[in-house]
Amino acid sequence: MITLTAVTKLYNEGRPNEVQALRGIDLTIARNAVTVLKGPSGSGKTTLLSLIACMARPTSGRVHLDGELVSGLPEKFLTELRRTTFGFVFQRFNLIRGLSVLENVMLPAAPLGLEHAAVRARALEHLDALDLGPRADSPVEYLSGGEAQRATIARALINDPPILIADEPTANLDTALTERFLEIVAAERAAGRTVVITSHDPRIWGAEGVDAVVELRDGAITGEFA
Ligand SMILES: Nc1ncnc2c1ncn2[C@@H]1O[C@H](COP(=O)(O)OP(=O)(O)OP(=O)(O)O)[C@@H](O)[C@H]1O
Repeated sequence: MITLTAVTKLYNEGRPNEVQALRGIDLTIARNAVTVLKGPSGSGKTTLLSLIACMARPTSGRVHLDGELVSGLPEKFLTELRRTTFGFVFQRFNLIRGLSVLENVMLPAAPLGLEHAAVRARALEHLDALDLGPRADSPVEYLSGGEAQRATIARALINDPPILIADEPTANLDTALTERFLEIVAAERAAGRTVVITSHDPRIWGAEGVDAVVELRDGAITGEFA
């Protein structure tokens, strides 16, 4: 479970271009559930997601992960925590050009120093499960949008993280691919994972498999729906 208490986030603090991206957020993200953060552009969804995923620290307030205060941890602990706890799916996929699909998927496992063959086998399992087995050796440049996204999901799952984080995952996908994404999310939830997604796509926050929707506006929570 992830709990945020009285969380604020300022960018460019004390400067003329200071932005208050989050104001007094109190939020609990349930385990083994799909939570969607929704809101208009600039409402603070990505900022909130980055605090939930320990990619950034709040300006004030506290973030607890399974009861442990993580918002004050030094960067080296946060790096380790991110690696073992979260898998990330970004809108622009962030796949590394010049590497194959398989190499991209294996990449987040590299710092863990695991046996290469075991990581490779696990990566191929994820690719097969996402119908990308035949594309394993393709350079990522050759993938379609939907394939690139599934490769990103396989990469996010390689270290078997309990929490899957997705930032505007369907912004570039048509309806069929969005439905495929939702099926994958449902399967991961059924496998016991917690999923947190930012989206202003009604196909996502209105979807059947979504357990909670958190609505943001101007950096504050304006509604929570189950
Ligand atoms: N690194 C940054 N430096 C300065 N301001 C930022 C930074 N990141 C975000 N902001 C500002 O913080 C506010 C919240 O941005 P955020 O990206 O969290 O919103 P969002 O709801 O995810 O928007 P979008 O849907 O457009 O991605 C916005 O006013 C944005 O301009």
